[in-house]
Amino acid sequence: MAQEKSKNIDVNVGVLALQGGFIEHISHLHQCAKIISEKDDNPYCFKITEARTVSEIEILDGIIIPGGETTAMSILMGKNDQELLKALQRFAIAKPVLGTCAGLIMIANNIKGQMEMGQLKIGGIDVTVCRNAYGAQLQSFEAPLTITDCDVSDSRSTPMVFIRAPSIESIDSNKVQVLATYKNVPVAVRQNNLIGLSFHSELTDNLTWHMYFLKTVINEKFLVK
Ligand SMILES: NC(=O)CC[C@H](N)C(=O)O
Repeated sequence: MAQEKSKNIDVNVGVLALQGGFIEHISHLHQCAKIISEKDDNPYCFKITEARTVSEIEILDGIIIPGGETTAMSILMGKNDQELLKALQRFAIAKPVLGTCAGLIMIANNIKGQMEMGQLKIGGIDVTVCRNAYGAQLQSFEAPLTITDCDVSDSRSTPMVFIRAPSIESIDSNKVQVLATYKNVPVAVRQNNLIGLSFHSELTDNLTWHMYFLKTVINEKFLVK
């Protein structure tokens, strides 16, 4: 008789829920977690949460910084002596972070087109991004990507959504891997545990990028360092 395997390894994944499109990320993570959990030999129990405080961030194994508005995120992260910003910076040194659109801007080391008084960033990926380089809200578009890293498996090649999206103007270190391009320009990059996407992977029904992120979280959690 087939025995029910116990799913006893907790994997805590959160989405920063200060501002922007966090609900859609939560839904995509739930769908991926369900697919992984249905496999017979899956030992993982995924806990997916919205994170708004330092303690909610610190317990996570991986976090998504969603799209939205980096100027607003910067102001919210600057409150209380920048406690949230500092927690996210500590987190990004050690654990997986997926930044989409505004989230990519937050984890980039160099930002062009910042608000006048400057803006806070988490940093970590050695790229220069340019805010709104793909145009204003009305110029939002969908476009198919070219996947350039074999660990990202996109069987359907669904077009991805660009909304006031940042361009990745330059890759500033050879530690940065390009995961996908659009018109030969990088739009998805990775440096160690940090993954940044110019586009909104959560606004299509394609689960490729969330699946890739969950696998990264599992790998990093159980990597013997
Ligand atoms: N859709 C988005 O996340 C847009 C990002 C926004 N243009 C910013 O710079 O913050």
